[in-house]
Amino acid sequence: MSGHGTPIPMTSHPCGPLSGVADVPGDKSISHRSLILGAMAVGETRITGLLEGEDVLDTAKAMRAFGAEVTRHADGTWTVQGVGVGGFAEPEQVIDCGNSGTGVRLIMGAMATSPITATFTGDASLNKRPMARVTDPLALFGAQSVGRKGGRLPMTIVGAADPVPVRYVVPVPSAQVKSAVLLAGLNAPGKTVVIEKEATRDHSERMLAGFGAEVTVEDTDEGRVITLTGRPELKPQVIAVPRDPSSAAFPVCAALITPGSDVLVPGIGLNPTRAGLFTTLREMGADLTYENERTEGGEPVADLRARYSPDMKGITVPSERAASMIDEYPVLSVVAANAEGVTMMGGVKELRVKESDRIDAMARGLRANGVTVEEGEDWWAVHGLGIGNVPGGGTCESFLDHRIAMSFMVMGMGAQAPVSVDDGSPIATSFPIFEPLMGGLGARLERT
Ligand SMILES: O=C(O)C1=C[C@@H](OP(=O)(O)O)[C@@H](O)[C@H](O)C1
Ligand SMILES: C=C(OP(=O)(O)O)C(=O)O
Repeated sequence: MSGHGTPIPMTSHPCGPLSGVADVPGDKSISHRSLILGAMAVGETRITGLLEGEDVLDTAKAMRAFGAEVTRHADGTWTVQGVGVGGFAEPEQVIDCGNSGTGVRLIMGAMATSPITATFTGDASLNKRPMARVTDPLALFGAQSVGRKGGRLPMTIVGAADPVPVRYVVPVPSAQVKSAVLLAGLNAPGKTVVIEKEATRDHSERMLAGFGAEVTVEDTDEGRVITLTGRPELKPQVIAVPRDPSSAAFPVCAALITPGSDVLVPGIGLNPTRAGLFTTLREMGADLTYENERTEGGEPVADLRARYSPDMKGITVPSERAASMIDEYPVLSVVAANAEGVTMMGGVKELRVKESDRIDAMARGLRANGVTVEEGEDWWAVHGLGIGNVPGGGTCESFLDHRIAMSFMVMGMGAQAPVSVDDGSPIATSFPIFEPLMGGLGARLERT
């Protein structure tokens, strides 16, 4: 769990071409859901390609605490012996979800309609993040919660003994909230309806259907209406977790800003609810192509080929695209600093309640490295200096946020002087092989 260990200061030195193949790890969102749904199925789910990052390992531990048997085998395969919907045992210890918003919010949903009590905590970052967005809808099912002021962890959830299904309009664009409600709905008799005004990543809907639940999705004037029939028997699955587009973003963006680069990132999911960054980069003029386009496990997949792109231009990123690239704004701002003109990013208030306030964290670090940034509550604008013109030379705080740390490491690769972060340890939450992978492409990362 990040934030509990010793900080790892890191420096990224300007480097020559990045080249080769970047095999990024499994998708974090799908990995969490594989373990949780596996634990709620009856029988053995087998998972290959699971992301073995700290966030997901914390979810694996949590599923064991709720009574599922979760095993990592010598060949890297994971199995989950599920206890069935409504079969969770009461954990004997506090559930520590480390740095992971997805982990804690989905697990709270999954246990909230069982007659058990669980207490959740996390690291210093997670314990600052808002949980009322999940406990408010869980209360409608009949679950109770007591946490710290402002709905913060540590927090205890008393699951509903006699849950009722709910109809809930999600007030913020959040796949975590949507998923918490759907997972709670699994053990409520009757139909639970979740409505989202903006489409967010749809892994929960797809995977619930894959596990045999009855789920329908309808686009209406009110928004995307998802209807789940409660109390199914979930059937165990064989899951091959696809590679994470949010991790692919780092070698892709690094290649775009580092002279002479040519990097292939194979097998990346281009599910439209996740692929907004790649569309945006292409609009900016990035030399980013999709090769070998195919369908895998019902999802569009391609090998991404990213080459040095000295002529990128700043653009206004459409607000309605925000949900499909919400975790990629930090690294996009690094590319924006290397483009000509201003990149305007609006409709992104959610960035302020991630592992850090990501607008603030990036603005501080970009400014410390010679880049001008303007910001408001739900927007920010990066004034591009043109390729290779980012001075660098600064040290940035990562605020216990993996994406902030990795974004500044990428910035150093194309800057005029090295860029440092005070703590790269959070990188292990989502991308444990970031250093060897980027080093293998030619990056010069150093623990300092
Ligand atoms: O459901 C998920 O797997 C996720 C949803 C998003 O969070 P929000 O639901 O807070 O937008 C995203 O930022 C996070 O990395 C993963
Ligand atoms: C926001 C993120 O994760 P989480 O909310 O699961 O902590 C992320 O990985 O960028």
